[in-house]
Amino acid sequence: MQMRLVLKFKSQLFSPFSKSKPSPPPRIADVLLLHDNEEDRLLQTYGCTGSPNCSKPRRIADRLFFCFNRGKPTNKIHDDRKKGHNAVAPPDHVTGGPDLLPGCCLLHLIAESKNELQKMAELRIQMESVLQTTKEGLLNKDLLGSKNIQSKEGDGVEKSSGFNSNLISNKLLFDQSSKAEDAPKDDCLEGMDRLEAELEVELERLQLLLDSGKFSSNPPEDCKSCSLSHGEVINVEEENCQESHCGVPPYELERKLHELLETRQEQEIRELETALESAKQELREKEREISWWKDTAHLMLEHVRQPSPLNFCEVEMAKAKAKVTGGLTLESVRDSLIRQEDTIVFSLIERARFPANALAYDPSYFSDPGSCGSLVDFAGRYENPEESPFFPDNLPPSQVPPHKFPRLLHPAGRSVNLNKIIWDVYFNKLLPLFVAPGDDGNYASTAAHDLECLQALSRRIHYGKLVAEVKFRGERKDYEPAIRARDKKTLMDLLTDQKVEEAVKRRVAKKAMTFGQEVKLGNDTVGSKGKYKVDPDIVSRLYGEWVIPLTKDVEVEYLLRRLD
Ligand SMILES: O=C(O)C(=O)C[C@]1(C(=O)O)C=C[C@@H](O)C=C1
Repeated sequence: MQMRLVLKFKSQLFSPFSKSKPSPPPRIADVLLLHDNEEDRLLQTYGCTGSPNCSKPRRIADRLFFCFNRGKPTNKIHDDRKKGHNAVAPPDHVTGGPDLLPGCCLLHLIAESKNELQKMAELRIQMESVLQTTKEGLLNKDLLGSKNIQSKEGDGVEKSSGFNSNLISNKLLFDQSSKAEDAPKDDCLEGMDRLEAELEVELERLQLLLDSGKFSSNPPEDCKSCSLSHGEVINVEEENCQESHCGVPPYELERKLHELLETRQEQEIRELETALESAKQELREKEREISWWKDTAHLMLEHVRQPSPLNFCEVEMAKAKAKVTGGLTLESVRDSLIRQEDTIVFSLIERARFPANALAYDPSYFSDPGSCGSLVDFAGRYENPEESPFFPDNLPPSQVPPHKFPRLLHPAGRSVNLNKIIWDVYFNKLLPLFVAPGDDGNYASTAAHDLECLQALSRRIHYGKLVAEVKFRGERKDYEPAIRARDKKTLMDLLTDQKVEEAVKRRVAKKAMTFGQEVKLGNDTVGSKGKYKVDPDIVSRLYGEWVIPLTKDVEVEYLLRRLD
C-alpha cells in the first residue's frame, strides 16, 4: 500500500513527462529549469522537432527576457519577422543583452529555490510526522499484544490504529503532494529527488518491520486461521498462525476461553432442558389431579346443596320472619323444587346400585315377636312439617323438645298426606323401572336407599302445599270461588302451568344424564344411554306420570281445605 501511494505520488509529480496525452504547455519557470535532453522531449511532445522555425525553450526564454529588458518586445519581434529574420534567433544587433540575462535569471532562480526549499522543509516535517505515527503504532501494538486478551473487538480497533494512522498520514502526504502539483514542478525536482530517497529509505524500514512480523496492522486478515468473532472459529492452523504471522497468544487464548465457555453453556442448557421436561411432566400430573378434584367437587356440591329437612325449614323460617306472610314467592318455591330434583335423582341412582331384593319387603322374612311389618316398615318418623309421615298412626313421641316451626301453611293442610299412594306407586310402578332383577342379599342397604327415595319423593310431592299456598295468596279472588264450589277441575286448571311441567321433565332427564354418567378424567364422556346409572327417560317419565300429577293432587287437596 505504501509503495503504491509513493508511486502515485511520484507519477503526480512527474505527470508532464509520463502521461501519453498532451499536457498543458509548460510555464516559463518550468522551461528555465529544463535540461537539454528534456528540452528535446518537450519539443517532440508539441511537434516541433526538426523544424527550423522551432527554437528550444531556453532560447525563447532568453529572447523574451531580452525583449522585456528593452521595453518593446512585441514590436521588435514583429519588426524582425517583417525583415525576414529568424523569429527566434538571438538578435545580432543587440549588444550587452547576454550580459544582463544571467543576472536576472539567477535572481529569479534564487527566489524560486527559496520557495521550493520552504515547501520541501514542510514536506519533511510531514514525513517525520508520518514516521512518528508509524512508530507509535508499532509501540501500541506491542503493548496491546501483551495486555489485551479479553476484548477482541477493542483489540481489533487498537491493533489497527497504527495501520489506520499510517494510512491517514499517507493520505495527508498524498493530498499535500496533490497540492504541490499546482506549484512549478521543475523547480523542486532536486528537492523531490532527496525527498524520494528519504521516502524509499523509510519504506524499506517499514517493509523490514512488516517482514519481521513485528508490525501486524491487520491480524485477522494476515492470520485467517484465527477466530474472527465471538462464537465463530475458523479452521485453525495454529502453528502457522503463531509462528509465521500472528505470534500473538491472546487470540489463541481467547479462542480457548470461548470454547470453554461454550462447553459450559451447552452443559447448563442440557441440565435446564432436563429440569424443564421434568417440571412439565409434574405440571401435567397436577393438572390431571386438579381436574379430578374439580369434577368431584362439582358433583359433591350439587349433592350437598340439597337442604336437609331442618335446614330447609330454617330457610323457610327466615323467609317467614322477613315477611310474615309474603316471604314465600312462586319463584322461591320453584327453586326449592328444582333443588329437590337433585336429591331425588341421586337417591334413585343410589338405589339403582342394588337389585330388586324382594325379601327386604317380605314381612315374614323379618318377623319379630315384638313388632310387625317388613324392614322398610321400620322407617323413621319425622316431625318436620314439610315432611309427611308414612305411618302417621304409629308416630312415637319426640325424644327432644319440639322445634317451633313457623306457620306458613293453613293448619288444615296437615291432613293432606298422599304417602300411601306414593309408597304403592314407588314399589309397584317406579322401582321395577330402574332396578335390575335379582338378589344380592344386601337387604338393609336396599331398604335404606328405598326409604331415601321415598322420603325425597314424598317431600317433593307434599311441597305442593307451599306452592298452592303461594298461588292462593297471589290469586285469591280466582281460587276462592272454586274452593267454595269444591270445583277440583277448576282448581286444577288454575294451578297448572304446562310449560313449567315440560321444563321440569326435560331438566330432570338432563340431570339424570349428568349425574348418572361415569366421570372420567379427560374428555371421555358416556356416549350411550345404557351407560347411565339411571335411565334419564325413566326419570323423566317418573316425573311426568307420578311426581308432578301427585304434586298437583296435593295442591288441590290443600286448596280445598284452605278456607276451612
Ligand atoms: O310450579 C308450579 O307452578 C307448580 O305448581 C308445580 C308443578 C310441578 O309439580 O312441578 C305442578 C304443576 C304445574 O303445572 C307446574 C309445575
